[in-house]
Amino acid sequence: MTGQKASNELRVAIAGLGSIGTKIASALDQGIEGLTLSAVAVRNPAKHQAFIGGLRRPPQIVPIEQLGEVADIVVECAPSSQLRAIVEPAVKRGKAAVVVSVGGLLDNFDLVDLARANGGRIIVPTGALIGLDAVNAAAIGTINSVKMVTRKPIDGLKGAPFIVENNIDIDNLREPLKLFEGTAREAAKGFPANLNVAVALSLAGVGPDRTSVQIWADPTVTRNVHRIEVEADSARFSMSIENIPSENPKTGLITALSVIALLRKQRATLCVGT
Ligand SMILES: NC(=O)C1=CN([C@@H]2O[C@H](COP(=O)(O)OP(=O)(O)OC[C@H]3O[C@@H](n4cnc5c(N)ncnc54)[C@H](OP(=O)(O)O)[C@@H]3O)[C@@H](O)[C@H]2O)C=CC1
Ligand SMILES: O=C([O-])CC(=O)C(=O)O
Repeated sequence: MTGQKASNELRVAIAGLGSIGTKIASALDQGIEGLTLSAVAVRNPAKHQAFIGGLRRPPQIVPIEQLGEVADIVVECAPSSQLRAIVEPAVKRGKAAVVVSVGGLLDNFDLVDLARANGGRIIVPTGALIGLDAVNAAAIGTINSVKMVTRKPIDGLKGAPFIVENNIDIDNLREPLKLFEGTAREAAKGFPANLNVAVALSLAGVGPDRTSVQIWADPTVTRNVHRIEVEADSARFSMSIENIPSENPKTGLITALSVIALLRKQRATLCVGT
C-alpha cells in the first residue's frame, strides 16, 4: 500500500506500536467505516515486522516526521518525548493529530496555535478516563472545582520521575501511600507516563493549574482507579473508573478502545455522545 489517496477514505497513520498502537492498528485493519490504515512509525521496525506482516493490509513504515504526509489523521501513541516530532509536521499540513500522550501537550502548547494557523486539529480522546463529555458541557457554564484522586497498583507507578527524584520506596508498601497532591500540571511533570488522564480532564474543564490531583500508590488495588468530583453551576457530579491494566501496567486497556471509538465517529452516520 502507498500513501496515495485512492478514494475518499480517511487515511490514518499510527506513531508507536505498543499496548495502545497495536490495538488501534488491528481495529483499523479489521475495518472501521470510511477509514484506512495508511502508515505506521516505530522505533525499531524489525521488532514489529511480525505484527505488521500479520495484518491483512500491511501499512507502510515511515519515519515519524513523515506520518503527516501520508495520512489525514495521525494517531500519537508513543512516549511523550516524541509528541512534537509526530504532531508538528501533521498539523503544519492541516491534518488532524489524535494525542494520547496528552501530558506532553502542556510543554508544547504552541502546537495548538500552529494547528489553528494551518487548519489542523489536535484531538484528545477521553482515553483511560470517563465523562469528559459532561466536563466539556459544564465548562460552557461555570465550573467551580475539579478534583481527581488516582490509585494505582505499584507496577503502574514504578519509575515515575516524582518517585525516583524523591527517593520513595514503593516496592515494599503494605498499605496505600499518598504520593502526591497538587495540580494536574505538576502531576504531568512528576508522573508523565501515569497521569495523562489528569491533563485531559484539566483541558476539558478548568485548566491544568486549577485541577486538583491526588496520587496514591496502593498495593491493595489491581486496577488503575480514577475518581473525579466536579462542582459546577449546572451540575455536581462524581465519576469513577477502574481500569484493567494492559500489557503495559501503566496503561489501562480502555485507552486504545477510546481511540478506536473516536476513530469510528469520524465517518459514522450515527454518533452518540459529545
Ligand atoms: N490519554 C490517556 O488516557 C493515556 C495515555 N497513555 C500514554 O499513551 C502513550 C503510549 O502508551 P502505551 O501504548 O501504553 O506505551 P508502550 O510503551 O506500550 O508503547 C509505546 C510505543 O512507542 C514506540 N516508540 C518509542 N519511541 C519511538 C520513536 N522514537 N518513534 C516511534 N515509536 C516510538 C515504542 O517502540 P518499541 O516498541 O520499539 O519500544 C512502543 O511501540 C504513553 O505516552 C502513555 O503515557 C497511556 C494510558 C492512558
Ligand atoms: O491507564 C490509566 O489508568 C491512566 C494512565 O496511565 C495515564 O493517564 O497515563
